[in-house]
Amino acid sequence: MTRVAVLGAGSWGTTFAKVLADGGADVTLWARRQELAEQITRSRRNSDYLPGITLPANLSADSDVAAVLDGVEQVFVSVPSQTLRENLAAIRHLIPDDSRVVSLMKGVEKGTRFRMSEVIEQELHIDPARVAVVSGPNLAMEIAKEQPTASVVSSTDPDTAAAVAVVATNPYLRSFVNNDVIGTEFGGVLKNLIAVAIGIVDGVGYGENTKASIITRGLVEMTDFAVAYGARPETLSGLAGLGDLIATCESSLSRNNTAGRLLGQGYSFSAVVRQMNQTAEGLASVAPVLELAAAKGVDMPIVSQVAEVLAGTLAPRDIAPHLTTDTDEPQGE
Ligand SMILES: NC(=O)C1=CN([C@@H]2O[C@H](COP(=O)(O)OP(=O)(O)OC[C@H]3O[C@@H](n4cnc5c(N)ncnc54)[C@H](O)[C@@H]3O)[C@@H](O)[C@H]2O)C=CC1
Ligand SMILES: O=C(CO)COP(=O)(O)O
Repeated sequence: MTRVAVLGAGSWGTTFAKVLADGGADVTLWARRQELAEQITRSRRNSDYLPGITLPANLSADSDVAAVLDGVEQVFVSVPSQTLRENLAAIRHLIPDDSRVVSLMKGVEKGTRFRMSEVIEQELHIDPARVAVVSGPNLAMEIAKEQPTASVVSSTDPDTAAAVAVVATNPYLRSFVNNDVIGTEFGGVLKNLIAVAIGIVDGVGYGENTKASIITRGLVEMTDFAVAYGARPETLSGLAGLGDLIATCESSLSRNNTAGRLLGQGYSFSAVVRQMNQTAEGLASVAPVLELAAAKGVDMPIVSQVAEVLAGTLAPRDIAPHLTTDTDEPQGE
């Protein structure tokens, strides 16, 4: 039985710990708060994040991160992206030699503009061959309810991708593998930004034509951006790109979509942040993504306008007419 740790007992960390336990792994989940760790272990519940879900008996939780990491073969990390570096710095000495480290996160670090796998490699000083990322259309609550779902495990090392995918597969979740870490990671980051745009126009009251236009043109932006950074275009047409874009743009379970809807309804950025009690990664990733896009000369009209709505310089109702950069000349699709 593979012994694994999951760091972060929010909605995705807890759900993924259940996925791994239901796949037969020996799983311990690290929760920052001791009372939450006790609730998970004793009553098999994480009622703040996954109300109504009973967790498996072979999943325990602990607030002692040293105990959680002791002797594990794989470490899955699911904390807010902007806190990853500080979390890893505190536990670097506890990561077992030769263990594999897997990012479940979908963000880019502000300031440095690094992807989560890059932050892991830097902070833990480990070979990229030991690092993997998981991405795909994976709304936590649906998976916690055991609805059939597919995901992607990506690593530059095929043995790492395969070893993680075996552990992260169970009767309701199937993990595919690829070696395009850049495309897989950026797919998860970028779809969050398009989902914020979808939420905004939904909040304004626009209908399906507007949303389909944004999803379709948003996929073009995602692909142009990711390919400029070395991704394979087909990755963006796969589960970690189009797949996740559809799930996140269609679902009111999505926190990014929800944050956008509140903006579209007229709430200010600070009011939206106050109302969100879970992580909406797109709000923090928009600035570093636009900086990365500018560095490669990639045009991202939809993401740019999300940034303007967040800054309060563009009215939400004006986002949809701007599906291309402003020019009177017709542009190729
Ligand atoms: N919820 C979902 O459906 C999915 C989420 N993800 C990704 O997983 C990552 C984590 O998201 P969620 O679990 O949904 O977030 P969440 O807000 O539900 O939970 C975050 C967890 O991180 C912990 N944490 C550790 N250090 C922290 C710190 N310094 N500040 C704040 N919280 C800290 C919190 O205590 C909490 O348990 C994000 O990058 C998200 O994009 C990916 C796929 C699905
Ligand atoms: O990444 C997700 C689904 O794949 C979850 O999306 P949100 O973070 O917007 O809830």
